[in-house]
Amino acid sequence: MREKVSKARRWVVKIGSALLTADGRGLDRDAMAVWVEQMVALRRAGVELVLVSSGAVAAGMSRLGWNARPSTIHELQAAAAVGQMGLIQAWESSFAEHQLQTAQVLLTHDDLSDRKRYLNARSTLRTLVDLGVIPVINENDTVVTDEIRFGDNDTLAALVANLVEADLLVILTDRDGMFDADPRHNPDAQLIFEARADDPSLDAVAGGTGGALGRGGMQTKLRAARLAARSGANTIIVGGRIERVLDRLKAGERLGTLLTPERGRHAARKQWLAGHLQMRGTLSLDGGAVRALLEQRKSLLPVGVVAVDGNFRRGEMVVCLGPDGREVARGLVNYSAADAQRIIGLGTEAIEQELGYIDEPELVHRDNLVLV
Ligand SMILES: Nc1ncnc2c1ncn2[C@@H]1O[C@H](COP(=O)(O)OP(=O)(O)O)[C@@H](O)[C@H]1O
Ligand SMILES: N[C@@H](CCC(=O)OP(=O)(O)O)C(=O)O
Repeated sequence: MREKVSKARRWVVKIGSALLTADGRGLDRDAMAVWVEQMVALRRAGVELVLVSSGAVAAGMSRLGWNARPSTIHELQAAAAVGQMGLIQAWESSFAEHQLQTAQVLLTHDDLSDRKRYLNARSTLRTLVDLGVIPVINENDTVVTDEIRFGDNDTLAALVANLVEADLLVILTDRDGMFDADPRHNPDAQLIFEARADDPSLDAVAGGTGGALGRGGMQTKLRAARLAARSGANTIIVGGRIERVLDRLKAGERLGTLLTPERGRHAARKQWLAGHLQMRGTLSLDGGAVRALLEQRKSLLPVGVVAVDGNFRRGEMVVCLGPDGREVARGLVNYSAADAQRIIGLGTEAIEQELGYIDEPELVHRDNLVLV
């Protein structure tokens, strides 16, 4: 029984081109319907779900009547733009059969390294998930080219797992998992059931690149698992064609390869925030706010803040100090220093009146807060 998987509450499911496109003959809608059924069941079992779907280039190739993957980047981008329409339509209509709404979200790696965009993307995804909508994410191939050149949505999926603080990243692919040698060339290759994501011996086994449609191979999946581990997520690399694969993972069955983070979720998250972001300012809290954070694990509301220092923007990291001047927490702030200055001491209902808008009622959401 794999409790790390069966108990995971927030999943990012990534489906690669190799699986989605029935080996190049357009989108495999039947297979998509089967995954959708399982994702609907996960959702109904209370799992929060974000889908990262590749397949735009492959779907576009088929719509444009191209048999071979184009070699120029601009043709790949054009194919992705055409194919993304079909891809999103297919997901939308399939989820709609189960009365679930979908949303298209196109992201780039740069979006996720810019603090402000990071927080904006995070808020949007969180809102969509709270509304019961399934976000369907792909790379925005019109404005970036590295990813379609390398065919690597695995990294994007890992960054999304960091973004939404997923407990689990499930990478569905065309093999049953990660083998101890590339199974295309080694018929005796054995499936690796479990390893630590940072295990250096995995580099050698994930050496080869991918198939004709997807391109990243196991290397990018291993890298993705390591990235996901930074925010404490477990990663499963598993065969998307295995019967009822998602249902069975949820039931705790030992399928595919489980790659675990080297440290616990909280410790990983804390180190990630600390290493990922520079501290840009401080918020001084009153005693009540400190208690709310430390004892009740609540978000920080403006009402409990007595002073703002520094010149931070929305999305940057601030340190929270107690009345004795000692650090109690650090986290990503939802308002710029100037706006924070205006709303400290105010109740939630007064924020909009003061600023003319409201981003979030919290100054720092508890998901973005690491207690010291
Ligand atoms: N150690 C390994 N274990 C399993 N598959 C491997 C390994 N090394 C390379 N591969 C190759 O990686 C391919 C999957 O990667 P890729 O084609 O990028 O898929 P996707 O489109 O699902 O991301 C497999 O078909 C397999 O041939
Ligand atoms: N974003 C592009 C390329 C991504 C891609 O090929 O990734 P993958 O198949 O997951 O390794 C697409 O949707 O076709």
